[in-house]
Amino acid sequence: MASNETAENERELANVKLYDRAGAYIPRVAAVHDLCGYGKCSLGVAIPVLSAAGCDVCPVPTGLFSSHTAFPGWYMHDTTAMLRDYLDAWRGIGVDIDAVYSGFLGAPEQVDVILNLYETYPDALRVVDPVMADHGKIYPTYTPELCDAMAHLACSADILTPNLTEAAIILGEPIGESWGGVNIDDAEAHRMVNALLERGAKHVVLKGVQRGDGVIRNFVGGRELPIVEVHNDYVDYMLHGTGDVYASCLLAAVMAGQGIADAAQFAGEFVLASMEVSAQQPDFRDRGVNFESLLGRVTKLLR
Ligand SMILES: Nc1ncnc2c1ncn2[C@@H]1O[C@H](COP(=O)(O)OP(=O)(O)O)[C@@H](O)[C@H]1O
Ligand SMILES: Cc1ncc(COP(=O)(O)O)c(C=O)c1O
Repeated sequence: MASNETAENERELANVKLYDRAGAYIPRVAAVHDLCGYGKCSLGVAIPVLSAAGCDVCPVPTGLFSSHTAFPGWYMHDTTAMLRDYLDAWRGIGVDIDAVYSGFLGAPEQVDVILNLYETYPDALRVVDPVMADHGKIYPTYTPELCDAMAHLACSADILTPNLTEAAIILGEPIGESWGGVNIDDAEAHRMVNALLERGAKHVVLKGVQRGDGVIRNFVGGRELPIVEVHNDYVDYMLHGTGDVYASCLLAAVMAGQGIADAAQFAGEFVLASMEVSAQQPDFRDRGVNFESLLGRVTKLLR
């Protein structure tokens, strides 16, 4: 468990007025992600996880997919054209928002929509999971323009949660060839976290550092926070949707009052437990990450 959380870091996150709610206040999170009909990820993960943490989750769908894009023949409906009217209608009825949590985007213009949300809700916590790529490969719907726009958005995040490939894209650096497996050392992880902080992100959780030693490491840093490593046991298979489970659990823990490093530890352990439960299911690689039976752990964050 990370031990060197600083009071300063707690104060910085506490700016968003959520953390003395003692279970009574129901924070409202705008969840700006796609909706997948099949293959658990994105809104299909963010809504149950954050709801289990006592949040009111308001979806802003960035696309409608038949399945996530790892399945062949997926169909996508781009929702960009409706988003401004959709959010104007929220303004019209005085919806207030405590956190803007974005993930998979459908088009570069959607970044402007999110920046607009930041302007409308200046006190809201800005959480950017810069979903673009994994294991050295960019997702098929991500054009260079969309990657550039995501990199721009990343600079405004209060909490930014890239994997190594996404961090390289944001930093305009080459993608490492071995990033599907054993990858970077501490010095390189610290360099990347610091470079992302210098670009403007207030807190960074750099995910998925592997050394072939049975654990998977995440590096957590903040402008006022020394970089700490948190890790969890590694299981030797991958499932789609775990990145969304991770970011949603991290935010759930932050909304429940945890500091960023403790929240990162909670999220990693939750993903690991979900992956272990998933592996008991038939066809688990296709069915995706199974987290539903573990949601009680998220609710316990509130006690
Ligand atoms: N195979 C695994 N074994 C254990 N933990 C994992 C594994 N894959 C992912 N995790 C946990 O989930 C976090 C997010 O990883 P991942 O799901 O690969 O994110 P992304 O999809 O954004 O690359 C990791 O940093 C780690 O804590
Ligand atoms: C449509 C869609 N949304 C979200 C994701 C993110 O999945 P993950 O949580 O594995 O990063 C993907 C990845 O394939 C996807 O295709």
